[in-house]
Amino acid sequence: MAEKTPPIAIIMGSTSDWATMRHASETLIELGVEHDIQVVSAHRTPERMFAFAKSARDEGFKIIIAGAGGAAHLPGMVAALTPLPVFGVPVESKALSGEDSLLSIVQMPAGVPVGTLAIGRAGAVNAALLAVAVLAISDPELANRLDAWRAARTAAVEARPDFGAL
Ligand SMILES: Nc1c(C(=O)O)ncn1[C@@H]1O[C@H](COP(=O)(O)O)[C@@H](O)[C@H]1O
Repeated sequence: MAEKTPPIAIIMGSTSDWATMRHASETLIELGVEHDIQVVSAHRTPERMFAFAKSARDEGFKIIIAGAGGAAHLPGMVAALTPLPVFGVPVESKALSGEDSLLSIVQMPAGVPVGTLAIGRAGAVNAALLAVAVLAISDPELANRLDAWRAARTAAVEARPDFGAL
């Protein structure tokens, strides 16, 4: 029997984006959420991108997290081809520190939304958390795990750390 499609697809424009996008994957692992990971590029593998985006909903994916850097057209192009929610992660580019990535992803025309996160690691982590929050709306057990994850993060913030040692 074919394996069940996980609810979340993480895609990225290049293997070089993995240093950033791994943080989305690691966050999903911490929360026990299955996900698929692929390199898909609007520029370099346009046919793979088209096939992926057109079939994503029928495949059984629920949410797509798309990371790309520089001329980061991938999230927007995928959003143009699928009705699934797309969360875009601007990968920090060398030349322009990710501002190019951010602006390429965020300023979508009305009618084709991409939920755009922060540049880099924080964006990747938060894309995963947003995806989980959406899935948790209809999954009480996952909602409990997300609550516990957030509570643990809150508890880890010391009000009076040993400032002398910092
Ligand atoms: N922005 C895109 C797309 C796309 O948007 O389809 N495909 C690759 N790229 C980006 O090119 C950068 C450099 O890639 P290389 O490191 O492979 O040269 C990566 O950050 C990737 O996301």
